Amino acid sequence: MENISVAVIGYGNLGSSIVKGLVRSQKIDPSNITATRHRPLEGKTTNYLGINVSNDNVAAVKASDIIIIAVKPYRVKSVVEEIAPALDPKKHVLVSVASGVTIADILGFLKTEDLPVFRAMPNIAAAVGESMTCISAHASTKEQSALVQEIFDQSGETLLINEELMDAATVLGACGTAYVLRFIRGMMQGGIQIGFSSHDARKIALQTVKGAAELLISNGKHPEEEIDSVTTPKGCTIAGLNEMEHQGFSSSLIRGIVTSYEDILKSK
Ligand SMILES: NC(=O)C1=CN([C@@H]2O[C@H](COP(=O)(O)OP(=O)(O)OC[C@H]3O[C@@H](n4cnc5c(N)ncnc54)[C@H](O)[C@@H]3O)[C@@H](O)[C@H]2O)C=CC1
Ligand SMILES: O=C(O)[C@@H]1CCC=N1
Repeated sequence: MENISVAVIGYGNLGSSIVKGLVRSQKIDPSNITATRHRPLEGKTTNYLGINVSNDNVAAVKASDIIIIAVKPYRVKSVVEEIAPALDPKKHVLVSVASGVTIADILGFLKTEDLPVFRAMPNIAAAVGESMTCISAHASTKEQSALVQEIFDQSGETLLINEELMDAATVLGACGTAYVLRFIRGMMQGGIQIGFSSHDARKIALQTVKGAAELLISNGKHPEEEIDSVTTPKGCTIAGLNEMEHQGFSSSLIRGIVTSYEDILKSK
């Protein structure tokens, strides 16, 4: 990976998170990363991460091996059409992280089937090395697949999936970050109402969420098994949990997930 160069076309919320994850991993020299955005960062050609930042997509492509498209979905067509003449199937691998844009769409914009094209769906926790990234591929060699997976391994966990599941992966793994953050906010609001300062409620909520996730990650159990270990019969946990369920807690989460999924399907 040391000799690989990466272009991130679209240095926004997700693009910058991917870059931060890569730089943080120290597996790739920041000078081998080029990020492009509409306008370059104020008065700078390189930012504090030591990467190259520009607004020249074609130059970024020419200088790189792996091209990650991280612009808004409605801009993917124009960006792919712009860089298509500079893409060389013997050198380049294209990865799109745009929600709802299929590999077939991208091949249509490229007007070729020859280029290895991947879709990847990371989340903004890539910035701290804790993304969940689902990946699917078209016309790639084993080595190219391994390389793309290795790149995203630097910013968290990865999973190879069939492209049919990519919209579902977008909802569960990428929108999921926002759902969990809203859950944490709700925990904080409750914590403040029962006596904690916002600062302390935040600390308790964050460590409790992290601890619960770490438990399941380390022991592989179903959440309900661990819930059984917390819910003392006639105790306060089951009283609160049952009230949450009466108010539609799981149901509201499931309906939200399905609504996000339907929203992606609607945009096609
Ligand atoms: N934000 C998130 O958590 C996630 C976003 N995505 C996908 O990532 C993509 C980007 O989303 P965000 O980062 O949230 O959007 P954003 O708006 O923060 O970032 C897009 C960036 O692209 C730049 N840009 C616009 N036109 C350009 C062009 N022609 N050439 C180069 N750069 C250009 C903009 O300056 C901006 O910095 C979307 O397709 C979205 O579906 C996927 C998973 C998670
Ligand atoms: O909300 C969105 O459309 C993007 C895709 C996944 C996360 N953010």
